[in-house]
Amino acid sequence: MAPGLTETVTQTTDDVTNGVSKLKLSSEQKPAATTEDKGPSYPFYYPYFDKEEKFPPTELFEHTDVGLRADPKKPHLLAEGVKVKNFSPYIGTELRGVQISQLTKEGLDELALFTAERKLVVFRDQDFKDIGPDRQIEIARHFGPIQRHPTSGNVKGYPEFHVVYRDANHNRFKEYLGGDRANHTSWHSDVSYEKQPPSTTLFFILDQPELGGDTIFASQVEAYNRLSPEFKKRLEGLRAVHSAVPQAEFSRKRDGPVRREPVETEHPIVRQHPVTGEKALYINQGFTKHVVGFKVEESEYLLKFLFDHISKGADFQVRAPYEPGTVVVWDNRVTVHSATPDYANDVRRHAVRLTPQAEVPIPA
Ligand SMILES: O=C(O)CCC(=O)C(=O)O
Ligand SMILES: [Fe+2]
Repeated sequence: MAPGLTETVTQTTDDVTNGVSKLKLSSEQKPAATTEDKGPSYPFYYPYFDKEEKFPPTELFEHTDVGLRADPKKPHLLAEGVKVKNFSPYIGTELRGVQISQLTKEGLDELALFTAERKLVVFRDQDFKDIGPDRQIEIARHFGPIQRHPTSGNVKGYPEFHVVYRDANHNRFKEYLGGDRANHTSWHSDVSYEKQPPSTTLFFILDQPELGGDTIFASQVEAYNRLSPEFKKRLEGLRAVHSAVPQAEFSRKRDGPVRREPVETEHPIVRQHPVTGEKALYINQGFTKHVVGFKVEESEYLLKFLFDHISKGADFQVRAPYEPGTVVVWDNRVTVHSATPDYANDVRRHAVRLTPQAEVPIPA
């Protein structure tokens, strides 16, 4: 038995190769503090796995992006005194001096628009982690109904939370990715297998390593823009299959939950953002399996090129580094991201995601 825990711990993944530890713990069991380790700072958000928890199949819903009604000047979000630092021309902005928890409806509309424009926004010094689950969910729900993850750790009574957790005793990378990989980068867009995949996604850190553990992001708009007009023409009208099956199989194998039967969904390979009108690649290594209508080799060839193009595009990628109180917001429709497990094995990292769903992808 691992010290500090009351039962064996095994691992699973979220987003296929990128997720949280799965704990074979009953709902009542919690990590026990040891003398050296006081346990997670926010035990309420310790990942919870209940194999009996079941969700019905997802139903389509009407969705209008709140960014459409936002004031383009963003007077509530970018009020006087707010410090704005862009990470790169294409993606990523850091904001200091504005509290997400204090934003009005207008401010949250502006946040959706700003995130769509900048793709990734890193909010510093937030009280978000301390405002309680109901208020956190209420804020995220402003952007759309929150996805309840079929396999990853959630919070007891709050399936809206998706928990990312690692500590000395739970290292998913050791077990899942093992020693067979030379790096642990796993680009993906969250739960892209959903018929209505997520948009303005909130990710707040609770415990972080002193150094390392950044999340890396790439702009799928710029990845698309870099392609030649001829190549863009070839992509026009193509669709690809996004699958939840490997994730569900992996969880089943580990005796983890499969709260909803896995779905496979076709999405356009190039989608258009409903607010900015920008076109973006919408394929990702985590979930995109096959180009519809292509033979196996053709599909592999095309997807390999696109995945390579995105993963090698350091000139349209950035890192989001964490500090206590950081909340990262990304537009999941126009970005891919990956965890960076570069910190020591005995270091705790704990974060929580709220994942509002949006429109059925609009073909570009
Ligand atoms: O842990 C990270 O940095 C990212 C985790 C992730 O991909 C997610 O929660 O969507
Ligand atoms: Fe993710």
